[in-house]
Amino acid sequence: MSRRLSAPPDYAALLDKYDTWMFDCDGVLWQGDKLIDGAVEVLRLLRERKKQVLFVTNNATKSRRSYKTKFDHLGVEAHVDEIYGSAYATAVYISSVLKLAKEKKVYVIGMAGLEEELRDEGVAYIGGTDPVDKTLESFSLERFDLDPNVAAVVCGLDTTVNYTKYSKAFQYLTRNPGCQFIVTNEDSTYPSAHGLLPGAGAISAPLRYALGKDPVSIGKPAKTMLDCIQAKVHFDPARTIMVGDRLNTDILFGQAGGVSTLLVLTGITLESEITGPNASTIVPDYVTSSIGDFRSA
Ligand SMILES: O=C(O)[C@H](O)[C@H](O)COP(=O)(O)O
Ligand SMILES: [Mg+2]
Repeated sequence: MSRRLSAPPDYAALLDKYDTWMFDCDGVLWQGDKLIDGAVEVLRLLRERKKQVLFVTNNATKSRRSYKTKFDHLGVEAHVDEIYGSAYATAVYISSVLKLAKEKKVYVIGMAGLEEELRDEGVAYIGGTDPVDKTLESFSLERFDLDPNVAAVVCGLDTTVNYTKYSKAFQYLTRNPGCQFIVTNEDSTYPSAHGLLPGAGAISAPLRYALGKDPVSIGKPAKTMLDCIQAKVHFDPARTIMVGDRLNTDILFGQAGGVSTLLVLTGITLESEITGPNASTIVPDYVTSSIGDFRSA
């Protein structure tokens, strides 16, 4: 059973109980580029209380550095080594776990942030936003030159995805022996400032269907994301709380990592999904309407 926070002592008690606060971004701190009311004040309050603040996002469209730029533009204090995105975690997974041979590369369905993280981790790639990939042209299998050195396909949120990109990825995944299918995350939807949009999970779904197989998924709730964070920062799980808006990513991620979980209702999850006869079986430790509620603490 979740504990619904409502009165100032509830919020004060959580501030005392937890030293490390992991924040999901989309739907918790902001919707698109629109800050959630009170988010800046509460983050400032946590820093005044000397709390460790970490940002843990499945949004692979931005790198850690470009997220830092977004935080700066929004007037939110954040440091690159506090920011953990699925683009970064995916690049680290490929460089540190897959350890591709030096002549190997990945084919990217994704945006500039994912490419930047791959470059920073020394992972060679083709596709993505590269105009050489000519993905605005219709696909011709007859004229397609298969690159035998593509050892993995990486798929993240890509707002310019199209049939040509899918067809190229499909060729690599079906014709290059052992080619790995990796997705940055599987969020079904993305809470923009003006409503829901298809998320990264909806971008990779056509490939899953055409291939008849599931990819390796890096972002929340996968443990890979937590491993990536724990490789860089120390925190005590017993005094750590994960704040998220999506049950099947953020809350499952926190539970799998052995940290407490707080669900906010400013993003994906609706009240009706956590109460009543059809309530989800994923039960956060705490629930509150918005992260801004902590201003009363
Ligand atoms: O990939 C997606 O669908 C979106 O980026 C999704 O909103 C994940 O962002 P998060 O809530 O983890 O910041
Ligand atoms: Mg979110």
